[in-house]
Amino acid sequence: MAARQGGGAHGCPALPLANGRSIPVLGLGTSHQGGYSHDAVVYALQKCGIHHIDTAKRYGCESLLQKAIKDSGVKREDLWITTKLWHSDYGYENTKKACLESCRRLGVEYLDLYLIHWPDAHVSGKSNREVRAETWRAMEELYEKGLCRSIGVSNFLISHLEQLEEDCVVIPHVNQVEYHPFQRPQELVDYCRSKNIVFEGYCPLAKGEALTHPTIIQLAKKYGRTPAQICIRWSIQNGVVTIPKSTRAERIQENCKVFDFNLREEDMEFLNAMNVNRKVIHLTYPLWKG
Ligand SMILES: NC(=O)C1=CN([C@@H]2O[C@H](COP(=O)(O)OP(=O)(O)OC[C@H]3O[C@@H](n4cnc5c(N)ncnc54)[C@H](OP(=O)(O)O)[C@@H]3O)[C@@H](O)[C@H]2O)C=CC1
Ligand SMILES: O=C1CO[C@H](CO)[C@@H](O)[C@@H]1O
Repeated sequence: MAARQGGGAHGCPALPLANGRSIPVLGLGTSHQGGYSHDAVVYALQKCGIHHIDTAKRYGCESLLQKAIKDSGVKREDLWITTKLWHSDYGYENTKKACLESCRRLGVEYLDLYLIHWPDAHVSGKSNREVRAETWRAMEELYEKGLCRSIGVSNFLISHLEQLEEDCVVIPHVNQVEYHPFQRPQELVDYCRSKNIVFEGYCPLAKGEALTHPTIIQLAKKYGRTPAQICIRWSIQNGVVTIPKSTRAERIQENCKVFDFNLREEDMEFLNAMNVNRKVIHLTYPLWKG
């Protein structure tokens, strides 16, 4: 899947979704881990032309983002806003309510992308599959009504996607999953592609851990780039939407300067071979079942 110019805000390449929309390949992460910086978000929007924001109810910054978006002066139609549904809101009615609440906190009338954050539901008396299906039916309704212009999932394995396809109508437009040089789930990437689901990668810098790896440092020197730029460019060249987070303006600027160079095929292969299936996101409750 090749990134193409034109679909994204301000010239950032974008990947086409199954519904005819296009998602900018580079966004700004806003996870609560490591804190939130108003100035950094405004800087990303205003000065770097990053018009894709990835957030979640769980991150607790949707209202803060409303202020940052307003202060940036960037128009709603030039933005791509993704937020996510936390498991405490799963289920048909709760999902619709949670979406409206996220829109209210963000100060927007629609979301560009709404994701089910994790496959596990934690609802007693119901299977995870059942809750995911009910939740997804509400997501489909939000999509049909235009409140969510695209809908998707996050942290879903192939088995979860297969079940959803059996249980529901709309195939998720996006699956957002951990993706960096130590964690490259190629089977899942290939499955998503076969179903026309855009693969979005989170933690592209492995939370900063990838930046001190000798191979990445060596490649950064070779290209006269920084380790972060190598990781981000690698994701993008692999056709993966990527959402690095930084609370520092100079790093945000660095992270978005990735469209003026190409990693050679042999170096892509070298980076691809670094995969050791090592995740940096570990949750404290059981996941991946059902
Ligand atoms: N769907 C899901 O379940 C999940 C989604 N996400 C999403 O993905 C986003 C990205 O993942 P995240 O966990 O933030 O991790 P990242 O891999 O983006 O790494 C962020 C860390 O790297 C540092 N950093 C950023 N840029 C640079 C740079 N150029 N040089 C050196 N250090 C740098 C940041 O520190 P500093 O701020 O000090 O610059 C921060 O500590 C999240 O913010 C969130 O939006 C993340 C986890 C799970
Ligand atoms: O998006 C995320 C960021 O961090 C959270 C942990 O507190 C995760 O649950 C989550 O997947």
